[in-house]
Amino acid sequence: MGRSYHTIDSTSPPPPESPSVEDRRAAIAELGEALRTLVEQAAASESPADELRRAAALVREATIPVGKQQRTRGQIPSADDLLGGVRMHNPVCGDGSAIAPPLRVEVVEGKAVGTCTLGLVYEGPPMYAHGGISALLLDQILGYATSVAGHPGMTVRLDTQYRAPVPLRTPLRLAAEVVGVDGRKVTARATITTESEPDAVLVEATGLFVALRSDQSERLFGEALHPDASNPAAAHD
Ligand SMILES: CCCCCCCCCCCC(=O)SCCNC(=O)CCNC(=O)[C@H](O)C(C)(C)COP(=O)(O)OP(=O)(O)OC[C@H]1O[C@@H](n2cnc3c(N)ncnc32)[C@H](O)[C@@H]1OP(=O)(O)O
Repeated sequence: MGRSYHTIDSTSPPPPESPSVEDRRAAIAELGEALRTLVEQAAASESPADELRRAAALVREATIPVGKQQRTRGQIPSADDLLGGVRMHNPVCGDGSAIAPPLRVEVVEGKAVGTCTLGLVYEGPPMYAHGGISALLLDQILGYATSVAGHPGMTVRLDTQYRAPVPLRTPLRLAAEVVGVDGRKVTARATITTESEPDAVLVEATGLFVALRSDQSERLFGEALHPDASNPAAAHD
């Protein structure tokens, strides 16, 4: 369990947090790690049916304490710090996410550089990553690159070229950088390689991001980000 939360700039120290927030984050990360182990071992499991049914019953039981207090769609997780870049449940980087590899990202010489290893749970073709997972990783690191460059926005276009399959259970390296800014439109490029062969590009992508106008932000994110907005768009579930 590390403190490598999804931060905007890993070189600047995080602001001090209350002990209770830190403790919840640590607990969320601990649960996330346990969940990731579970889903990876489930994807790789060759255990007999009775063992799998026993596991299913245990998991159903484990769901009870986790489900006791739930947030709605319109509520930001209390352990998150959006401005500080802490997103505990981000499905790519979040320490609390069962489905995040998780990708670790830092800024190196102006580029966003990410590392992760994909388990069998991400399998598409036998032994290799599902193409959608590669796109997921690339979208995230492209978004990170645009944010740390001072141009955060939403993806409106993601062009992905798959040059070679991405091997599972192999350390990977991602890199992304902004290559153009045109008003609210920002273009960034990113690659996936293995760590051992950083010059052999497996997948590359160009992303177009658009910075939101304030009215777009209020319409899309409603009371989640704008508690005083008169047009709350966030649905409650
Ligand atoms: C470090 C911290 C961590 C931060 C790290 C965070 C990483 C997160 C990474 C994940 C990012 C995501 O997944 S984001 C989620 C996936 N993306 C989405 O759901 C976005 C869905 N799209 C939309 O809601 C909308 O397109 C908006 C609100 C983004 C934009 O509204 P719009 O009406 O389409 O565009 P508008 O504002 O009028 O136009 C702005 C300009 O962009 C152009 N434009 C708009 N769409 C396109 C397009 N598909 N292809 C080309 N150009 C386009 C317009 O022509 C216009 O150009 P011109 O006329 O000015 O020349």
